[in-house]
Amino acid sequence: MTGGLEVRTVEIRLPSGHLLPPLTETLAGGEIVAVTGGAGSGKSSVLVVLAGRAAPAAGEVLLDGTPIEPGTAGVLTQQHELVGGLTAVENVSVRVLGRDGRRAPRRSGSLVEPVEDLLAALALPRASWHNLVEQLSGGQQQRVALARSLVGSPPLLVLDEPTSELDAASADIVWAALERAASAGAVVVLATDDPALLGRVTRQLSLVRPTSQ
Ligand SMILES: Nc1ncnc2c1ncn2[C@@H]1O[C@H](COP(=O)(O)OP(=O)(O)OP(=O)(O)O)[C@@H](O)[C@H]1O
Repeated sequence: MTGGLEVRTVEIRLPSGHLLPPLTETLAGGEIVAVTGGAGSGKSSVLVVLAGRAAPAAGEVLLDGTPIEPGTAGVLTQQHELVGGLTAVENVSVRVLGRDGRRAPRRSGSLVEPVEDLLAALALPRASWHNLVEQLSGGQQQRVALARSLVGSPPLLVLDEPTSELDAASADIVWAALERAASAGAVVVLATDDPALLGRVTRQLSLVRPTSQ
């Protein structure tokens, strides 16, 4: 179990200029927490800060007691951020290589197998593993990006709408992968307003304040 993610009076400025109310939460390893709030409420902006990709306007985000650094969390954005001209396997390998600085693996190389295991675990058809990502469907691309976020079993997963392009069966497979990561001690944070996911998470953080005073 990790020490978890501490969000200490974090203030986040939205691209619109609006400042969200200060957020204070502790997310333990093993939790799968949904950030909710409806379209345009600021979910993506909150996730960017929790993942350490942007500094908050105030406050701090600590992972296992130290300030979160970019690259520590496994991240899925709505844009997927896949590299065109590379295959599914190569896109997932990019994160492995980014960490240890080694050359891109060959198909028979030692790095490829665990990457292929991740793609298999997310039920990406084997026939597509060595296709360029631009040749894949939106749902397949989303699973490639999810596989990349899972590489190296990061202590924190920050996932923006992780099942938005998936059918129910594929979403179940992704959910099972997230549960495995949480069981292994990761903090899992996802942005979603999907009732199917909200019924499964351990906790919800709503960005919408109650209307009653
Ligand atoms: N590039 C941008 N330029 C200007 N305003 C933006 C930009 N991106 C987002 N916004 C605005 O900032 C606010 C928060 O956006 P954000 O994407 O964080 O919300 P969200 O809850 O993730 O939305 P969605 O559910 O639609 O993805 C919204 O009002 C949005 O319209």
